Amino acid sequence: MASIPEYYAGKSVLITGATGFMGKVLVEKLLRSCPEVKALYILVRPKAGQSMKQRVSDMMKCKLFDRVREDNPDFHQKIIPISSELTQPGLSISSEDVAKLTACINIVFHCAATIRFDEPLKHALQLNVIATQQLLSLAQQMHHLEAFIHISTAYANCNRKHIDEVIYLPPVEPKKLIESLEWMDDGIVRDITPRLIGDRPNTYTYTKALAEYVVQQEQDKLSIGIIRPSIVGASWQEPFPGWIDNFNGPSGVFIAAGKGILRTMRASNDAVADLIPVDVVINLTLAAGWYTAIYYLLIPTFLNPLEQAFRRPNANITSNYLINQYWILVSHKFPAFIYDLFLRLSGQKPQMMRIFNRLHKAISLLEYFSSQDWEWNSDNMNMLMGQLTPKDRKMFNFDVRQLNWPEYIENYCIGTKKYVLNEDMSDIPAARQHLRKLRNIRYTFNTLLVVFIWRVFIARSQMARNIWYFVVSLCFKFLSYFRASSTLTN
Ligand SMILES: CCCCC/C=C\C/C=C\CCCCCCCC(=O)SCCNC(=O)CCNC(=O)[C@H](O)C(C)(C)COP(=O)(O)OP(=O)(O)OC[C@H]1O[C@@H](n2cnc3c(N)ncnc32)[C@H](O)[C@@H]1OP(=O)(O)O
Ligand SMILES: NC(=O)C1=CN([C@@H]2O[C@H](COP(=O)(O)OP(=O)(O)OC[C@H]3O[C@@H](n4cnc5c(N)ncnc54)[C@H](OP(=O)(O)O)[C@@H]3O)[C@@H](O)[C@H]2O)C=CC1
Repeated sequence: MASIPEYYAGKSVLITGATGFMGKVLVEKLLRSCPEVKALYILVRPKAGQSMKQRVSDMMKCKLFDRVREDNPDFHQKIIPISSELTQPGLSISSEDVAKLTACINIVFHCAATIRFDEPLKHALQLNVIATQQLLSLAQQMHHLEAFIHISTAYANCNRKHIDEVIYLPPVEPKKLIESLEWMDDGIVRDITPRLIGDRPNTYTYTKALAEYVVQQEQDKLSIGIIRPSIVGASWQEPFPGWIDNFNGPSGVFIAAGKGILRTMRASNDAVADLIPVDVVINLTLAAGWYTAIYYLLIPTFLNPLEQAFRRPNANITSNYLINQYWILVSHKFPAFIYDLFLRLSGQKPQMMRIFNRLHKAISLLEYFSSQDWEWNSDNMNMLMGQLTPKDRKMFNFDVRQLNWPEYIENYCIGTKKYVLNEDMSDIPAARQHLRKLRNIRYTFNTLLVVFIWRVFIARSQMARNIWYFVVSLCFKFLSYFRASSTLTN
C-alpha cells in the first residue's frame, strides 16, 4: 500500500475553508509533508474589502507557512484560488471553474462552516447544511474523485452522553426544514429556533448534525469520511508548538484570563476538557483522506504573561451558579465600573463595561461545553492508526497519548500571546513589571477599603466594635495555640 505522501503525490485536492484556522493548517501540512502533491484548489470569497487574490496572498505570507517557505519558496504556485461564496446558488463558482474542478479533483476536504454559537438558524443552515449539499452535488460531477472528507464536530450529537462513530438520525429531515424555513421571515425563525434545536445548545451543533446526515445520504455515490474533532486548540508540534490564530473556545478563555479580565467562569471541575491540538486533527484528516481513497481505489479490485493586563491573572472555576454570579459582580463588574469611572473623570471614553459584556456573552456560550463531559467511541481512529506504516505514524502523528499536557498548555498560552495578540516575547519583563504594579494597586486598594469599612461601620457602632475585638482576640488565641503546639512537636 502507498504511504500517505506517496498517495497524495500527483493528486489535485479541493479545500473549502482554507482561509480558516484548520484549513490553513491543512494546506500547510499537505504542502510540507506531501511535497509531490500536484495542486491545492481552495474555495475563497472576497471579504472585508479584500479581493480573493489579496486574501490568499496575505495568507501565504503568514508565519504559519515559514517552514514550507524555507523548503520551497515557490510553494504558492501549487495553490490555486477559486472564487466562491458558499451561501450562493451553485456556490457561485463560475462555469469555467466548475469545468476545471470536475476534470481534475481527486480529493475534497470540506472544512468551511460557520462555527459561531449565536448564528441565526437560517444562516447556519445555509452554510453548514445547504452549502454542504451543493458541494456534494459538485463532487458527484468530479470524474476522478477518490475521497470526500467532511469536517464535522464531536459535539454534533452533544445531546447524547455516549457517542458512537455512527451517524445518528437527524432531529428533523434537513430537506423538510430547509423548505419550511424558506418562507419564514427572520423574526419567526428566531422565535421557533429554541423549539427546533431542542436539547442541543446552539444552532451550530444542530446544523452540524444535519450536515452529517446530508453527507451520509451520498455514501453510495461517493467515498466518504467524516472527522469529528472536539475542541481544537493550538498546535502541539507542527509547524511549531503553540500556533493559533483565533479567540475561539479555550483561546479566548486563556487570553481573557491572562489579561486579568476573566476572574470567574462557570465550569465543572470534574469534567474533562476535550482539547485536541490542531496539528493532530489535521494529521488524522490527511490520514483519513488517504484511507478513504485507498479503500475506494481497492473497490474496483476487491474494495507567559500578556502585555497591559487589566488585573493580575487569577481565574477561578466554579460549578455553582450563585457563587459565579457573586464573583462576576465583585471581580468583573465592580472593577470595570471603577475603571470606567476613572476613564470618564479623566476625559476618556469608558470601555471596560463594554468589554465585560462581550466577555460574559462569549463565556456563557461556552458554559454548556465547560460544565459537562462526554464519552466518545474512537475505534475507527484506532483502526486507522493501526493501518499506517511506522514512518507515516511519525509524520502524520495523531496519537495524543504521547502528548505532555502541561507542556502543551504552556505552549498554547505562549502561542496566544505570540500569534493571536502579536505581542513580543522581549516585552515579558515589562509585562511582569506591569503585573507587580497591579499587585501594589490591589494591596493599596484593599488597605483603603479596610480603613473605609472600619471608619464607616466599625468605629461608629459599639456593637460592631465588640464583634471586631472578639474576632481579633479569637484570631490571636488561635495563633498562640498553634505556636504553642508547634513548639511542643519540635
Ligand atoms: C486545561 C484547561 C483547559 C481550559 C479550557 C477552558 C475552556 C474551554 C471551555 C469550553 C470550550 C468549549 C468550546 C466548544 C467547542 C465546540 C467545538 C466546535 O465544534 S467549533 C469551535 C467553537 N466555536 C467557537 O468557539 C465560536 C464561539 N464564538 C462565537 O460564537 C462568537 O465569536 C461570540 C463569542 C458569540 C462573539 O460574537 P460577537 O459578534 O460579539 O463578536 P465577534 O465574533 O464578531 O468578535 C468580535 C471581536 O471579539 C473578538 N473575540 C471573539 N471571541 C472572543 C473571546 N472569546 N474573547 C476575546 N475576544 C473575542 C474577535 O476576534 C473580534 O475581534 P476583532 O473585532 O478585533 O476582529
Ligand atoms: N475550531 C474548532 O474548535 C472546531 C472546528 N470544527 C470544524 O472544523 C471546521 C473548520 O473550523 P475552523 O477552521 O475552526 O473555522 P474558521 O471559522 O476558522 O474557518 C471557517 C472557514 O469557512 C469559510 N467560510 C465561512 N463562510 C463562508 C462562505 N459563506 N463562503 C465561503 N467560505 C466561507 C471561512 O472563510 P472566510 O475566511 O472567508 O470567512 C473560513 O475559511 C468547521 O467545519 C468546524 O465545524 C470542529 C470541531 C472543533
